[in-house]
Amino acid sequence: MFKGVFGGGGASTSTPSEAAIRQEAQGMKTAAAATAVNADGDKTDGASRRGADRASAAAGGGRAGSVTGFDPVGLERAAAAARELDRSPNANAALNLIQEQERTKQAEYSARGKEMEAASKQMELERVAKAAEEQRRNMQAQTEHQQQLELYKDRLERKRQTDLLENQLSAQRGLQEEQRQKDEESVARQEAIRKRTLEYEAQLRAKTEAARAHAEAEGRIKEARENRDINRENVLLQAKEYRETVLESIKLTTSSVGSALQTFLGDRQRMTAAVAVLSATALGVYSARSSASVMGRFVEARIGKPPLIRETSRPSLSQLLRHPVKSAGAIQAVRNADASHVMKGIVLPAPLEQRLQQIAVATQHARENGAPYRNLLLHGPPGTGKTLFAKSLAHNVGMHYAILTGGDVAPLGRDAVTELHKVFDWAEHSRRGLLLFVDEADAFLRSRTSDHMTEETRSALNAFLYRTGENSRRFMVVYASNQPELFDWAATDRVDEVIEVDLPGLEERKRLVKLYFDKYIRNGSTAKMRIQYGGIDEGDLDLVATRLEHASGRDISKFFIGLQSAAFGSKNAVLTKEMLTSLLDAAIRQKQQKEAWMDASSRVFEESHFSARKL
Ligand SMILES: Nc1ncnc2c1ncn2[C@@H]1O[C@H](COP(=O)(O)OP(=O)(O)OP(=O)(O)O)[C@@H](O)[C@H]1O
Repeated sequence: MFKGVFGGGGASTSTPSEAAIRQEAQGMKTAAAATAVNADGDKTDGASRRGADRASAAAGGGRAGSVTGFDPVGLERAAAAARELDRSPNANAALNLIQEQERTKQAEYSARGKEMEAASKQMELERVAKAAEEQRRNMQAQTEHQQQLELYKDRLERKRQTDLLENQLSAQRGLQEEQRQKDEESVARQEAIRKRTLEYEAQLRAKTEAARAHAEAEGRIKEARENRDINRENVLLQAKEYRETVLESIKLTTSSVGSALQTFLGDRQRMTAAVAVLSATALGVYSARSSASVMGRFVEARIGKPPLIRETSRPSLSQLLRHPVKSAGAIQAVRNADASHVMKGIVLPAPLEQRLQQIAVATQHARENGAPYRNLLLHGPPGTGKTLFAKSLAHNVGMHYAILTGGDVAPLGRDAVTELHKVFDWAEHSRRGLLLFVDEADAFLRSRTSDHMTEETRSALNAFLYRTGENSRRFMVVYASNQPELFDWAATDRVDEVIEVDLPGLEERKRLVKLYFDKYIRNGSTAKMRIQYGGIDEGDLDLVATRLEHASGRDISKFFIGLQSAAFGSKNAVLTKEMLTSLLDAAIRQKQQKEAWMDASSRVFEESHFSARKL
């Protein structure tokens, strides 16, 4: 059917395919275009012609146009084609397709239009941004320019000011110079005047002096002339007298020396004695000088207290000389020592008290029988009675005690070794036996492998270990430490008894409270003041013991010392229940504060120790 219309090849089918519809639609478009060209009249542009030609070609053959240029055949054909199309069953489908294609194109055009619109907006935006950037740059350049201008102006102004100042200064300098010259001239003038005056004065004085000297000389000459005979006689008399005196004394000396020498040389016994005395004196002087230092060392080793010893019951030579009665009393007290009293005034748990009692008895026996002493290590929190027990042990078994603090050794540096040897030399010369209490022993007996140990401390430790290698019959060592785990293993090895002294429990606190209440309140009155504590009973004291949890013996003793001073501070030395309660509250608060500080400081120590180890 279409073949007839458009003259195209291809097999005809009963049902129209998509391609056929497209082809038909194309034909319709072409025909419509040709119709439009012809209907518009005599348009002569190439495109119209090509459309018309294609329409004629589709109609089956070419024909030349009319003279006027209007070709009615094409129009007829188009009309025929249109009719043909109208009759075609696919006409609607083809039309729809065309419309669809048109719509698609329009959509494409509109999309492209929107794209272009977007692109133009984008371009507009870029343009605006560029313009803004440009403006910003311009402004920046302007600002910089302005700044430079300002700087330049400022520099100019400064220069101007500096020049001005320099000018002023140079003018000032000029003025000063001028003034200085004037001053110098004036001073020179004054100096010249003064010089002239002085010269004049000197001339005057010289003239006066010369005149006076002349007058004096003339006077003396005149006087000498007048007294010449008398003077001559005087001089002669004096010379004669002097000569006679000298001759007399020479005669006397010669005769006495001669007679003494004669007697001495004649007496053989006297001569021998004199020689012997002279030799003995020379020898005495020499030996006194050389033995003085040896004696000094000897006395120091036996009697003088070594500097490392902080406190001792052993009297020094000077004490013996200054307080002979007191020293004799102390010696007598040592003689009356009784180990069974060792725990007097010390409160500890009953089993520990028993053990310490046994140690005291054993120590006393060792002393009496000249057996070696056993060394002790007392460890535990501060203020629990370690020093107290060591002193009581020494006192009650008839020994002297000496306290050496571990912290004093390290600061001695290289001298520590010498000083430690002095301590042991001194201890070995104690006839009664000496209890050497080494407080804060961990401060210098710490492990030799410790990183923080200096060469000097290591040497001191070695000296100490050397001197304590064997149990001595002259001294016993009692170590006290809060951290015995830091000890060098060799130091630990020298310990025979390890005793832990812990914080007191409730029972011990009650006994401590009673002990110190009696000591400072009940029997704490002085000759001038008598403490009145009427309202305080046993129940109150038990309450104090209960509330002073974690308190050491030292805390409890301090609490009662505080109570005593509060009582003395009150009117008529009255101690009331309220005072007791408020002081107890304060003591508990302070204890808690101290514990918090201790926790913090041990944390800091651990952290620093840990970081030091890491490094
Ligand atoms: N167990 C106790 N019994 C009686 N009093 C005690 C006791 N513990 C401590 N005190 C009192 O506390 C004071 C201090 O005690 P001491 O010096 O013996 O403590 P320490 O354990 O040696 O302490 P640190 O380790 O600080 O040297 C003593 O003088 C005493 O008044």
